[in-house]
Amino acid sequence: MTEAQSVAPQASPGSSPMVQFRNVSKSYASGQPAVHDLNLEIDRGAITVFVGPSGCGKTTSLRMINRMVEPTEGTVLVDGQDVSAQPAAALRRSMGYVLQSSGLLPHRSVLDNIATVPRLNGVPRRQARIRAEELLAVVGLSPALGKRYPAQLSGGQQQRVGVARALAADPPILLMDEPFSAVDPVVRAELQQELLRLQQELAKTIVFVTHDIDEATVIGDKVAVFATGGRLAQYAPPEELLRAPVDDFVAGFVGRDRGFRSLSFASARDLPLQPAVTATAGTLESAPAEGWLLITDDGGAPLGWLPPGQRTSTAAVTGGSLFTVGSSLRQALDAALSSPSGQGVAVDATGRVAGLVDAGEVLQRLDAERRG
Ligand SMILES: Nc1ncnc2c1ncn2[C@@H]1O[C@H](COP(=O)(O)OP(=O)(O)OP(=O)(O)O)[C@@H](O)[C@H]1O
Repeated sequence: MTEAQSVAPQASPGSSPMVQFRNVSKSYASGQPAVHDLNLEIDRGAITVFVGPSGCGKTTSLRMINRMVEPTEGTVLVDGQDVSAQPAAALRRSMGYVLQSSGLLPHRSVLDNIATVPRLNGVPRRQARIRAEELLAVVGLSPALGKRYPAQLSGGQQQRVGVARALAADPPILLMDEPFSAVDPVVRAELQQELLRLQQELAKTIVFVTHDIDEATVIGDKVAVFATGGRLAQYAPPEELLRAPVDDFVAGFVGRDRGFRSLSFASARDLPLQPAVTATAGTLESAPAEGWLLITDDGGAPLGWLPPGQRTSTAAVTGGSLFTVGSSLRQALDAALSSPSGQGVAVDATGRVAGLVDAGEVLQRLDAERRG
């Protein structure tokens, strides 16, 4: 998804909640409650993620926002108004909805699919198609795909069209139910990053359902962890969930390496860098023979490491991850741990070597922060 030139931001975080659940429960005729006494406030202009194991009431909760499901008890408010007092069809059309299966109409072209809701809202055909073309660009798809049918697109492209369709009426709220879970992990990570980029421009209120805690912590400004029986176990920003899960259920769900993952939220600003000894293919002969030597191209971008005593470029060892100066401690530690030399390569925003970082520095930084 690229620039969203024509879509104006609609809301800013920090004001009154966009959605409120007040003592909301839902029981179906069969058996135990799907949602039990839910109290939750969803921030305006932010991404809120509902996460939890299968059957814990995430989708039911999401659908109570647009009245696809009616609560058995309690009240859902959108923008301060009780949704039960609003006509269901109009309420539904006023919110974008993205599904796992993309839900595109198979016999309509991509452009016609995107234009569906504006057309239902009475926007003239031509105008709706122009808007649909703009939205194709917003979600990073080439204009040529507009004439195709959904079956002629990859899974990732279909999901992008699903997002474009949900954005077509420029709704302040987007409901997304496992939108990226049917695509492979690489495309999924790409779609997550693009949703984040898009959200920076659009500032929609997004409610996103997933059963994947990694996805939740990557994209959520706040994460609601649901437990079996439709109980809200914890509602917090992702860094807090990882650092301080409230009980064993949340700790177990968040996963074993949560300490390491929480480093993603720890800034590496001002992390000290060691000077790097570097050489290019052209200056190898005059480089010192002792120690690991970092090879760069003529522009200063890292190419690989030469072990001590080896000074022919064919002996270069590659594969360590890079740490972009100013990013997270997780990136810094990973660069150090994955580096053949034991020292992580730090690069500046243009990809040139800025220095080296070692794992000890990262751990010292954490220790210093803990001591306050
Ligand atoms: N229409 C329905 N009729 C009866 N029971 C239902 C209905 N929809 C959901 N349920 C039940 O309500 C509970 C919560 O379902 P829900 O789909 O909200 O869970 P979920 O957390 O979204 O699960 P998943 O991750 O598997 O989609 C489940 O026990 C489910 O079987």
